[in-house]
Amino acid sequence: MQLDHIEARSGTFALTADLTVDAGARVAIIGASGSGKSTLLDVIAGFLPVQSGALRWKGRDITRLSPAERPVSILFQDTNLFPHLTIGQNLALALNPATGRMRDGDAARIDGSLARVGLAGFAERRLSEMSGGQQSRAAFARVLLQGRPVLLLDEPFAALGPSLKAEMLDLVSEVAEAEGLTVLLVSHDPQDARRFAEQTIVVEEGRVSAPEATGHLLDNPPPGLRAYLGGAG
Ligand SMILES: Nc1ncnc2c1ncn2[C@@H]1O[C@H](COP(=O)(O)OP(=O)(O)OP(=O)(O)O)[C@@H](O)[C@H]1O
Repeated sequence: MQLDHIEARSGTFALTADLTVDAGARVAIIGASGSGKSTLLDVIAGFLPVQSGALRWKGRDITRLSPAERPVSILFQDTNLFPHLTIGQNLALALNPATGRMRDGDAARIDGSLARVGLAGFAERRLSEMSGGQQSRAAFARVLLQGRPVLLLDEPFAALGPSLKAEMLDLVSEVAEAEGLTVLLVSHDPQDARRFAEQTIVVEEGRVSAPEATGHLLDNPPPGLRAYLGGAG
């Protein structure tokens, strides 16, 4: 994914980015609150139009594509799943948003996606009858069903507690590796970056830096990052 001299604006906030994320890479995005991490994801997902520059995926210009047309899916902390529906129904809605009706092959795809995240046999279970960790897995299964090669994660597991969060990050790593996904993970926790991402992008006051090796960056942080990390790196 190439962000070629990107400039974008959200109200009075300006974001600039000029960098490349290798296809198949797992990259963390860290930076202080309000530095522009979510804005960067909005630009990549197509929720925020750019003012100048170009976004390319495998050489193809995707700058003007709508979010639905982009090779990108996004997972937020708010899972946006319907608690009164079963997981199977929630996933069917993701496949056919207008009707939620199942078409040929949908049931098998849904079962495959649930198996992929460790929820085989859960299709009939209502979301309200599942633990937080299981709901996170269900949300991940829904994103996988979209079959897009780039996955954006905006602190999706922050509410889970440390061990469940680590479990989810490991699951995402494993699936990303197996399916060749390119993953960008926004996190406030440098340990997530170390665990999940070979490379890390730092965002500071709207300036997005190029990816650097995570361990080296966190062990030798530039001054702005050092101040943000405090003793947490
Ligand atoms: N419509 C808007 N008008 C003015 N400012 C905005 C608007 N939308 C976002 N901002 C500002 O843009 C900046 C970047 O916000 P963003 O949500 O990208 O930060 P973030 O790094 O993801 O923060 P956090 O870690 O707290 O989620 C913030 O200072 C925010 O107040």
